[in-house]
Amino acid sequence: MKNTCSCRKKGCGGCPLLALPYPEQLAKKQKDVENLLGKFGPVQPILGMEDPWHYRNKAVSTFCAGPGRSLQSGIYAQGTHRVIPVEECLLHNPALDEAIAAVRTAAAACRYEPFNEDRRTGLIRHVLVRHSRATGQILVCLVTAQTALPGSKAFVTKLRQLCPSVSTVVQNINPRHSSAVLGSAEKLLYGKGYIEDTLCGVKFRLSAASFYQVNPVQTERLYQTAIEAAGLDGSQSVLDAYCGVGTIGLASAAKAKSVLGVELNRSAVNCAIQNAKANGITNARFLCADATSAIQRMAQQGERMDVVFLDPPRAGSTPEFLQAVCQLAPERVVYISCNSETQRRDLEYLTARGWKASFIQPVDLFPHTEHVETVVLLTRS
Ligand SMILES: C[S@@+](CC[C@H](N)C(=O)[O-])C[C@H]1O[C@@H](n2cnc3c(N)ncnc32)[C@H](O)[C@@H]1O
Repeated sequence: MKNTCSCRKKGCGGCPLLALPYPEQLAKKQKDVENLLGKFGPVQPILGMEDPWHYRNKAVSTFCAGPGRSLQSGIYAQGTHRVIPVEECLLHNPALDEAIAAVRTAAAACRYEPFNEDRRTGLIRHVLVRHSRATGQILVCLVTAQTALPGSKAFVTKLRQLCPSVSTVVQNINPRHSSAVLGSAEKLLYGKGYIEDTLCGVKFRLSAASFYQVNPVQTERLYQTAIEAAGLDGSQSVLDAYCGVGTIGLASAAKAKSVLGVELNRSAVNCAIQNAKANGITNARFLCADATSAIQRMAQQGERMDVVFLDPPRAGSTPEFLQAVCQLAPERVVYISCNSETQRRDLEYLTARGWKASFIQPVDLFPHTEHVETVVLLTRS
């Protein structure tokens, strides 16, 4: 019986729905989406997981001092900056926990001190780990408060002895007083600085900072749902707005005439360009820009787009972006969102301007949490 976890008792808020059996979690999420989006049209039954455990391909663990100045790591107790030591998580792919344990051992062997936020002493703050389901490769990103990392070669050697699947190690430097995990500077310590994964038959290059969905099994279902909703037949020009490392655009490129991806994060755009090359995809290009400015420019220049995918961050899109969508007048808009409240706000805007939600599909990417992704197809009525 997995519906309990020792971290929960210590204050971890990572799995707020853990006490509910999974079918009840799905029923709850279905109802939540119906309450928020049901006014726009019928909501399809939520797509849940067959095995809703150990699905995450990314983890962040924060260092702290344990008994006898031992090095521990874990997650912040809900709403605090107190670290709860965690060795195993029901949501992590087990390879992540093994890699984090190896990082702790290697860091302790190098006598790296955990960073203390109050006193601003110590060196290592967090470790971010990514795992590729397709290749088994692991990326380790050690976040430090200072640039100097004495004995970094010995650290990498020890880490790879303990965990040979670690194929690349980067140091991220974050000296800021902020709850953001990553800083802006990065140093390559070992390997290529990225790992490769495959989704929907397309290879993706992932760096530490790139956005990449954390549940690979359900992400494939999400993207397949979105691409089917777009009704591509090879003749359409496609805009993939908020494209991250190019996942949706590249997965749909074989069925499109052309793809333009727009993304604000430079490192993700670089990965998207490399991803197109590595897959021999020649009809996709990527632009590093604010999605709103880019689409406004396209609308002003009278460009045509047949399909617009938009997958914005939790805050949703902007009225200016949505207004430019109306000007561009594509055949279909496929709106993918992890926040039904901001999606509802944006759907209000579009439906008031002649768009109709003709298909609404929730997909459970985050079992045991409150979150849900929803794909909405909009067509002009
Ligand atoms: C929910 S993620 C979706 C990424 C991608 N579609 C995927 O499925 O992996 C949202 C993305 O929007 C990007 N983003 C945030 N604000 C943006 C903006 N103003 N313009 C363009 N991209 C933005 C983020 O960097 C992130 O990659």
